[in-house]
Amino acid sequence: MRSGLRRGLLGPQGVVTVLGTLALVLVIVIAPHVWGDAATTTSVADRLDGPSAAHPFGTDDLGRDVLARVLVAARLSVLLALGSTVIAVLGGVVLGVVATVLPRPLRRLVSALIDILLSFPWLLLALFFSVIWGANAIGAMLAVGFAGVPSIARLTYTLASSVADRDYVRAARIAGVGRAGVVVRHVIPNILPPLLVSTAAHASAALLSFAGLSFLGLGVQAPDFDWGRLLREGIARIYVNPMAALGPGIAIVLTGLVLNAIGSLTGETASRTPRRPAGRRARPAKRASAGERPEPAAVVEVEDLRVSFPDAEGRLVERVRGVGFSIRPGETVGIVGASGSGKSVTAMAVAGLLGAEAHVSAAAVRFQGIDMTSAPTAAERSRLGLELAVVFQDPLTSLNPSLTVGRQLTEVSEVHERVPRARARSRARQVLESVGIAEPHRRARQYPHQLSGGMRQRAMIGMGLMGRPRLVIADEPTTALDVTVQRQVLRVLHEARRRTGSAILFISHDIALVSGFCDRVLVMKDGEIVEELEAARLDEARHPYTRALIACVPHMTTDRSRPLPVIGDLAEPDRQDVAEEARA
Ligand SMILES: Nc1ncnc2c1ncn2[C@@H]1O[C@H](COP(=O)(O)OP(=O)(O)OP(=O)(O)O)[C@@H](O)[C@H]1O
Repeated sequence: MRSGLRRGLLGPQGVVTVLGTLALVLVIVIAPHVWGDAATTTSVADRLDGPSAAHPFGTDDLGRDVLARVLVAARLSVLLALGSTVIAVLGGVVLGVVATVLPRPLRRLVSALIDILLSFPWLLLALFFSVIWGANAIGAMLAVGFAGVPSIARLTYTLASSVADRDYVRAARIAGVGRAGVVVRHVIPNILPPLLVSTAAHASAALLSFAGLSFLGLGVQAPDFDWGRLLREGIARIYVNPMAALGPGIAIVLTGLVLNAIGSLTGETASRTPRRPAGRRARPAKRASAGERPEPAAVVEVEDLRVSFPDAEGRLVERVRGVGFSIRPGETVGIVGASGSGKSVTAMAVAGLLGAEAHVSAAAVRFQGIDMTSAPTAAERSRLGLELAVVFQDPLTSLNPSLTVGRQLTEVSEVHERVPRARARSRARQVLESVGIAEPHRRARQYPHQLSGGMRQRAMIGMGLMGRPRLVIADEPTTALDVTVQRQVLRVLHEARRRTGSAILFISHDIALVSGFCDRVLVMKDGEIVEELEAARLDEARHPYTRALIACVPHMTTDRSRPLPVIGDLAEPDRQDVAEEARA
């Protein structure tokens, strides 16, 4: 963060922002002391003077220097605008984040409430609140602050919802991080840059609204004065002495520009160099001893799993239909099938990671004896954090961009085992080394965007190895990688299985890859498992769809001048001749 900030400050935008901010702060601090008398002392002899060397912006109807009043008014104007911004941002962020973590019906209710409040013009809301709290400076600050809550809440809710579905948030949930921990460590740091920019924009809008309220006589009252009041006083003489009105107007515009520049600079800095949260250590759940439980015969047992999602009209559509399989300890099972066949949904059901919109019914979905269709107890969550690992398809979204790689690895040990941070760090470095990441000390201190795609995927596998995994779910872990890196990642997965004895559920649309890597293959089509066979006996596949999938894999003798076979055609029994031809 520090280096990003330094880089930002040294650029032209940074220099202008710093100079503008210093000038504004200087005026706020010294103006009442230096120009306080000139701004408040009345002089009948100097009434309504035009601009002169002694009074560059002229004088008002009591002979007070307008420029001095503009400078002195900076303190009250800026402080009131900042006060209302703090109210709006605190209220909005709390409302937006709370709405994100609420159960679905309540979330909808809060979201609808925010939308209703948003449909009222901001200034109208501010006027409404200012009538409630009275026509004075504090009343106006509360009014402008509360009127800004809905827009910040909507922004926070939208940003937080977009982050809440990311793979690294799901990974944190698997690791057993509680809701508050997920919000503080994984959601808020990742929505910070746009929030900062929006806060600054809000501050300058609040400055303007304040000026508006005071201009209307609903804000700051005499003898106090802010830029809005000065505008009100000067507007009557705009044709005689334009500077009496333009002076406070210029002050509002310049201050708004400075606030916006501060916002975009801090927002850019935060997005360039993600925050390293101070993050209090989560209270670890009691460590479950592996020796206490006998190893079950199957790591995963799934019976008659059905998953439906509502369509646009709200009707439930069954996407996974009566799926059943089991995985033995240490076994590598592949699920293969075309896009949309239900592979990921099945795997996420096993991990207990389907969203609230999924309707799940099953005779059984058990991982190590834990019922994955119901909310896990604290002890079960702790076991899941240690024994279940998920490697997602996109390595860039699988890791939290705002935490260092090392910090993400140590989270598992710190949350679930009473491992002190220093020991967890040294274990993280060992694990990084074991998954083939060179210079683990340096890499552990880096953020995910500083690693290559293959390294990120290996770091993700490393996260799983920080516990004592009994199952690694790898959901198309190599799809986004080039062929050489694919091989490295598969080798790392293979080696991890050999060392830990963990089972692997490997998902892919590539039957050649699956058969080379797995012991057993489940073939899925339209939400059903249509065939299950040993990987070594793929030649014995009976189902037309499996045979079509195999036929589509090009090999050394494939005639490359002919168009590739289409699975839809090949899967039809009467088109098997084409499949046989293609295989030949
Ligand atoms: N949250 C959701 N809401 C609605 N429909 C969903 C949701 N998640 C998945 N589906 C639907 O369920 C079906 C199965 O999806 P799934 O992601 O399991 O497919 P897949 O076989 O893994 O495909 P791919 O290889 O493209 O990832 C698809 O038709 C998909 O559109």
